[in-house]
Amino acid sequence: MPGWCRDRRRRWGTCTVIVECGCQHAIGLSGVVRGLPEAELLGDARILEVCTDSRRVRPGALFCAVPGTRRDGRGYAAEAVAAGASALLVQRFVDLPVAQVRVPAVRPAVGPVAAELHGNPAGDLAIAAVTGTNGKTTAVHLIEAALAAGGLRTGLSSTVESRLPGWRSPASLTTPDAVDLQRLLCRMRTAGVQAAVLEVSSHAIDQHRIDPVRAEVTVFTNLSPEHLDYHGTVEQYFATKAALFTPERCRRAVVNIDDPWGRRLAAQARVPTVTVGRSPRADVRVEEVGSTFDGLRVVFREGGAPVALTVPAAIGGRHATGLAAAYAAARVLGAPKSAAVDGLSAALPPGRFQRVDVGQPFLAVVDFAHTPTAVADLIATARRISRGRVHLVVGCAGHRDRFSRPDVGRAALAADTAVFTADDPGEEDPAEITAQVLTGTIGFSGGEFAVEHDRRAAIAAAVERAGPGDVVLVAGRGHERYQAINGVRRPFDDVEVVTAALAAAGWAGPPVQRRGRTCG
Ligand SMILES: CC(=O)N[C@H]1[C@@H](OP(=O)(O)OP(=O)(O)OC[C@H]2O[C@@H](n3ccc(=O)[nH]c3=O)[C@H](O)[C@@H]2O)O[C@H](CO)[C@@H](O)[C@@H]1O[C@H](C)C(=O)N[C@@H](C)C(=O)N[C@H](CCC(=O)O)C(=O)O
Ligand SMILES: Nc1ncnc2c1ncn2[C@@H]1O[C@H](COP(=O)(O)OP(=O)(O)OP(=O)(O)O)[C@@H](O)[C@H]1O
Repeated sequence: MPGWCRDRRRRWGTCTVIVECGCQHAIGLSGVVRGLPEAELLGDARILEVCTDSRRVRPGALFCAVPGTRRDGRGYAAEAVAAGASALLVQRFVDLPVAQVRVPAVRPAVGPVAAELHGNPAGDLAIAAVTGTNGKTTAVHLIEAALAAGGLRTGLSSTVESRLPGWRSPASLTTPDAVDLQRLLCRMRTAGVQAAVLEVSSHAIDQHRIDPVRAEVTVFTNLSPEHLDYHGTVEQYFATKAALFTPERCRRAVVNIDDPWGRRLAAQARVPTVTVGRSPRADVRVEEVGSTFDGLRVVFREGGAPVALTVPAAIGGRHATGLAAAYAAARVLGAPKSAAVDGLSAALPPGRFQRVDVGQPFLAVVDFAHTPTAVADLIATARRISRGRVHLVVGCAGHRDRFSRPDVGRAALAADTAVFTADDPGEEDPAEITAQVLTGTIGFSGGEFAVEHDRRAAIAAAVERAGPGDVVLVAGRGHERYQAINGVRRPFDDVEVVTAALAAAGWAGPPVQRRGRTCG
């Protein structure tokens, strides 16, 4: 029986296995590497899957020995062969009794070989890829909603989850690794998905997880210093993001030119670019923004015509450019104007300015803000809509962005009160993380602040302080439903904890609705 992967134009020889993505395939090693001009083959083998982790190798796998950020995958080649790998992708041939392919660099080759094995699923999907420091997840969910409203069968991959009609899976990374991404795209194609919206982190671009996908449109939200422990400098961080906006990676681009890095990106882009923002030069111009307790009303101008939409779930002007970018991307992919407007009016991902309402006379919000700019934006948004004081609960996660911790502390001073607490410390000492956050407050004046390492108690303290017209902001965890302390992961859901704190404080009312259950 000939193998097929929904794309019946391809014939891949004898079918021997059905893998998770729903496609059936087996392909010769020389076929898998046909897209790699510098590949040098030693022997041949039938490949059933591609794998970069010896611990996940199954019989018939091509094991790619990636020199990683911490370990060298070459050291695990023997283990992979013992587990049944039928071939190896390496930078130097190794003395093991299996077929091998030598390439100048393994990491950039992983995506192309996985894509080849799955019959290049990206080629059958209209792909939108979103990058930037803040607002990627939000934009991904908005674009998907706009495309779905336009009648397309859609899939998405974001920090929150990967999903397609009839299937969803929580995400562990912002962007899946190259093998998982190709498997996901294949699963989408098998399910008849027409358009896929992907969130792309700078790590993913640097680690070639997105290769060889060429998106129909890439979107840039904004840029501020983040992940400098990985990229070294903001210039390098920008250069990494900018690599997504090249003809090799996309056909067209949507760029927020209110952001200075966005202006630079639009100026250097080598692909047709739609600019968005409040700037009079923007192709999709944000003309009016009205933000109230009840939502956001935005008017864009695209060409001559105004486009008005009201988003009940969104609060805060910062979402206006995100909405404009999502609108522009959906339009680039062919969504009719009215459908794009309908879709955008419905969908924000969970944990992004998510209101928790049990009938209390103040606004309680759970938000994923964890970068200094996002925390500053969040407070500024709350300040604009609050009739009283703004109370913040914030901390920093362990094992990431150590350099930003003091800046998060400084940003928090813009709130009237702040409780510094544990975010997701992992194996790090929460007290030490908070001490680093607090160094940013030294020499600056601002609101009152306190330290409470127990996040539940910190949230309760903020709720206790709130009065009519105030805003309580619980920042950092958003949609996440766990907290790891001393390396032990326990369930912890900010929305549930805020709800409980409101109840304990004596506010009663109808139960909270989780936005995540209804979007998509
Ligand atoms: C620091 C980092 O980014 N690491 C990523 C990187 O791992 P790596 O290749 O450097 O791994 P390594 O530990 O050095 O090992 C090298 C190789 O040996 C293999 N190995 C290792 C051990 C073994 O027993 N057998 C074996 O075969 C590994 O599978 C790997 O292929 O490449 C892997 C495959 O793409 C990623 O899964 C992995 O993400 C780790 C899990 C991670 O936590 N990454 C975070 C920092 C990340 O990527 N975050 C971004 C966004 C963050 C944000 O915006 O907030 C994301 O996209 O999620
Ligand atoms: N267009 C935007 N511009 C600035 N901030 C935004 C925008 N959209 C959402 N935000 C805010 O930025 C924070 C992070 O949102 P979101 O999760 O969408 O970003 P992200 O880029 O996916 O983050 P991460 O890289 O951590 O996954 C939240 O506070 C959110 O409300």
